Amino acid sequence: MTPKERIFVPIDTPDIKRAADLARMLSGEVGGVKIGKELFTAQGPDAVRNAIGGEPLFVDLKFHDIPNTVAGAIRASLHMRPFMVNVHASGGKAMMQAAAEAARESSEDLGVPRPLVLGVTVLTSMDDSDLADVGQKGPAAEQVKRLALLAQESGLDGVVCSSREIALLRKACGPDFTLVVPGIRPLWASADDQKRIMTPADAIKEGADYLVIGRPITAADDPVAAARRIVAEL
Ligand SMILES: O=c1ccn([C@@H]2O[C@H](COP(=O)(O)O)[C@@H](O)[C@H]2O)c(=O)[nH]1
Repeated sequence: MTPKERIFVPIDTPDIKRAADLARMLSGEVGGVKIGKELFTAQGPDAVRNAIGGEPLFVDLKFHDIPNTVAGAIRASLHMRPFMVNVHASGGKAMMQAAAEAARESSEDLGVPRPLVLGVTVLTSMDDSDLADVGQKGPAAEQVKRLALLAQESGLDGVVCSSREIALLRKACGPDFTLVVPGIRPLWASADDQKRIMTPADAIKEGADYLVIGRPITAADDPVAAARRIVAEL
């Protein structure tokens, strides 16, 4: 995989024209795009898929519900032809197993490639003290490892984690477990609301499979130039 193929850019806007413009201008500059709750809630699946065109799509809706409901949501998300989908690993083993099974069955029924199903571990906007606030046992790295091992045992393809846990998870989960890493910040970008961050080059060196890089690219005056600058740094 080339360095640029490892980058997924989140299209976090409610505006379908802006989403389509970003997807078009970044086509060929990065590996794919990610849509999340903001665009999906504003526009729905058909508009999203049309706006994104043929780009590899990470559907980051982070489902977290009872197993039957999550399985249904995964099945419905396959109509967007995603390359990756995700659920919250803290939803538990039965929920993750149901998600993996739904992706397998539904992709066969539709005759489309099965998306990678990922478990979200601990959000990159949270640190140890945020974890304590919600009653989760820290430190963050330990909780990420616990959830990643559970995700692997439940049949998921990988996890969403922060750059700080890549080395730990490579060791615990092996080389074939997909690690998708948001909270990526070049030295020239602001951290915004992200707390567990690292530069793109360092995250790749640690062993990330895919980097999710949003505002440093999408909020730049020239998103294409920002994407190229990051690729050059890799
Ligand atoms: O732990 C997580 C899980 C998902 N995200 C999502 O990634 C992008 C990051 O955007 P930036 O602008 O680069 O901060 C965003 O869509 C989040 O919903 C995450 O940041 N952390």
